[in-house]
Amino acid sequence: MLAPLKTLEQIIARLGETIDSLELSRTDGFASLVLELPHGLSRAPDLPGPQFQFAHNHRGEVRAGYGVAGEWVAQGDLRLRQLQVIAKGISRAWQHQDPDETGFKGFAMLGFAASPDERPEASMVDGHSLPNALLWIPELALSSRTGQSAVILTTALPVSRERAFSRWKEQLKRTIPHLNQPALAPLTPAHLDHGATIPDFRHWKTLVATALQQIDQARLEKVVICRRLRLHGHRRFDLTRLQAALAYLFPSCQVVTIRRHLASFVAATPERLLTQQRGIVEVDAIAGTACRAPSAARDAQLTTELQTSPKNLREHNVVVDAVVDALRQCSRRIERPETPQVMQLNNAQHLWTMIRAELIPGMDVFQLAELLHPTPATNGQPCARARAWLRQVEPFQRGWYTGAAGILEPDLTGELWVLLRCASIHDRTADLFAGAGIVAGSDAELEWQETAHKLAAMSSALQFA
Ligand SMILES: C=C(O[C@H]1C=CC=C(C(=O)O)[C@@H]1O)C(=O)O
Repeated sequence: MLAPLKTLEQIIARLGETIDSLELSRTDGFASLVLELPHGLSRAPDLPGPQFQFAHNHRGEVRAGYGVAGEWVAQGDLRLRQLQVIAKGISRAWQHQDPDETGFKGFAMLGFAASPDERPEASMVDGHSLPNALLWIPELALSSRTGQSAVILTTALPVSRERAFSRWKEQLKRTIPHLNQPALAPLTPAHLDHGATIPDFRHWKTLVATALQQIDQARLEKVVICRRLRLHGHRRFDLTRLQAALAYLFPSCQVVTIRRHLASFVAATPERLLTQQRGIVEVDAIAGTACRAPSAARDAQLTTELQTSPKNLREHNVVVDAVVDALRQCSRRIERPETPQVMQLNNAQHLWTMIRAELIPGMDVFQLAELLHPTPATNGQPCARARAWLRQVEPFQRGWYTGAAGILEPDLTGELWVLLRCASIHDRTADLFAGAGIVAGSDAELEWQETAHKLAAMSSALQFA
């Protein structure tokens, strides 16, 4: 493998050779230059400044973005439509040059909070927060798939050649030397102090009882109640170590890191809101949970119980039905498996149905997100009533927890992940979030334990950060 400084020299030389292939004097739009990296990436570095990262161990994929070539924020019921209009404009005027024929293109990050009308800053550690909805084209992006990788440099137009060259060179200098650094020496697992959980167990029991009354009166079929746990570390949480621990512990999950300002939002989520590739969309319906057991026999028994539990199947089928209903509005054909599979993670196992649909022409990620979000895996059914009930009773703001984030391609297809098993982190403090679906037959104590298992995903990784 080339030494990082040699790689930096080569990439800067290649930038000099190829930059003139871009029409930088065009009056508007964006220009991206894609340059091949000589080696694959197992992860992207954590650097100061705004950045996002999506890394999926099993798929061997990493996408990361640093700096800001363009960003747009929105809030309120029209937030996705407003960002869609902007993205359509960008899509029409986004030039790409890929002189090394890598096949990679520039991309944006799209993410949004659970609720369109909340101001997430109140919910996040130290008030450093993400806007309600964000579309973000990074100035330098890294993309790696099955061993091939590229760096993608993007600028808003018009820009002079000199300015683009010097900005990109600076970004390369601060990024490339940090690629594929040796893994950090492990630290001893840290003790974490548990702060408050909101709601506390007493309040939780009241919330579950009230939800069950609503269900009994047929006002709700299902609702997802959440809690927030604050943890304090004895050292500053290190994102590089945290990402490595999450990737190791949850190799089939998408590890998401988003940082603007001082706070970082980190998730290791098993659930895709959607993947749209050309005319096909795939959606994960995940709901119905059991814990894992150290003994193989007990673990298998838990799996069987989960698959045959009427309460869990009810909780699961509500999500599948809602997803299928949403997709009917935009699809020609929907494939819905008859029985759920079980998705096993090391802290929990879930009922999981992957629904695939052939889309009518003209659909994009924004329209699909509008139709699908929030599914009853994170909100409830009926959707509007569950939302209204949660707004009244939920004792904290969810922020981006149970929102979604992912990659938007220049053709407005892409992939969004439901932001679960996550934390908002600043310095030595982390706010962790977890919820549980309540349906007829739910038991407050068991649901509380379920949230404890879900919280353990992030808290065990934080011990190594
Ligand atoms: C709301 C969460 O999980 C959802 C996703 C999978 C299983 C769930 C459940 O069984 O309740 C939840 O619907 C969470 O992890 O915070």
